[in-house]
Amino acid sequence: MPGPPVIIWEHEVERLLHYRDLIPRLEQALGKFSRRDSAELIQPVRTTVPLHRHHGFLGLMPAYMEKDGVLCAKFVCFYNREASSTLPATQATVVLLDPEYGNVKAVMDGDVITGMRTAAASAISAKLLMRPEAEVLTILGSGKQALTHYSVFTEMFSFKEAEVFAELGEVINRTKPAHREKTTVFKSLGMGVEDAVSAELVYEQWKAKASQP
Ligand SMILES: NC(=O)C1=CN([C@@H]2O[C@H](COP(=O)(O)OP(=O)(O)OC[C@H]3O[C@@H](n4cnc5c(N)ncnc54)[C@H](OP(=O)(O)O)[C@@H]3O)[C@@H](O)[C@H]2O)C=CC1
Ligand SMILES: O=C(O)C1=NCCCC1
Repeated sequence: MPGPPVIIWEHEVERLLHYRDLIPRLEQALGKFSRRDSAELIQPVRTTVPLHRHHGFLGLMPAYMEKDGVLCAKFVCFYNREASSTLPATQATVVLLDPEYGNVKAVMDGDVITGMRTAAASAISAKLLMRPEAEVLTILGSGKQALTHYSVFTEMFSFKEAEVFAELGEVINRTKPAHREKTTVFKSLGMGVEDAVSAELVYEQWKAKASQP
């Protein structure tokens, strides 16, 4: 019989998850996603429940990689906060399951995973699409995602300069114009597979550490 789930929280996820391991795994998984082969990967569109009273949403993001035996779901609440708010913009929890038994193997803090997998996916796309002569890293926003993007981009590439435009909230609220000439805006699709790959890596590392004498 499978045992109870392990709980792996923020500091341990931070200790166990590294861009050097995550990037090659994520690159492979994104390739599988692009090939649209449901025998490899099933990722339904994110289900969202509006939290009207709190100006937010609950998003449910499941993903299943049959050949790799990875079954995962992320619960993420995200909000449109007031400028003065000290509450978090997003809060996530990731659940890793055994696809055969159906039991939960691990419950993990999803904030570190969200930050790192989002930044790692951006860095992978930059690796493939960035102009070779690019010298300046430009980041719009100065919150958690800005920080993880700064970390992975400066780890993977050597830019001459980095510039940060902190006014993400004002741009979203349309009270300030975006740096249009420097910005490409993408809609978020809810890439549950990115969380699944990250959670599996964290779990593997956790098991490896737990089995050490
Ligand atoms: N595509 C994806 O997979 C993901 C997308 N996201 C999205 O990325 C964005 C940033 O997330 P994250 O970095 O975690 O959030 P943080 O809360 O860490 O940072 C948000 C930034 O926006 C500013 N801000 C927020 N609201 C306002 C406002 N009303 N007026 C002015 N400034 C504001 C904050 O400024 P200050 O510091 O001054 O408060 C801060 O610089 C969010 O929109 C989030 O939903 C997040 C995770 C994954
Ligand atoms: O994909 C995610 O994870 C998120 N997308 C939108 C904002 C919150 C997190």
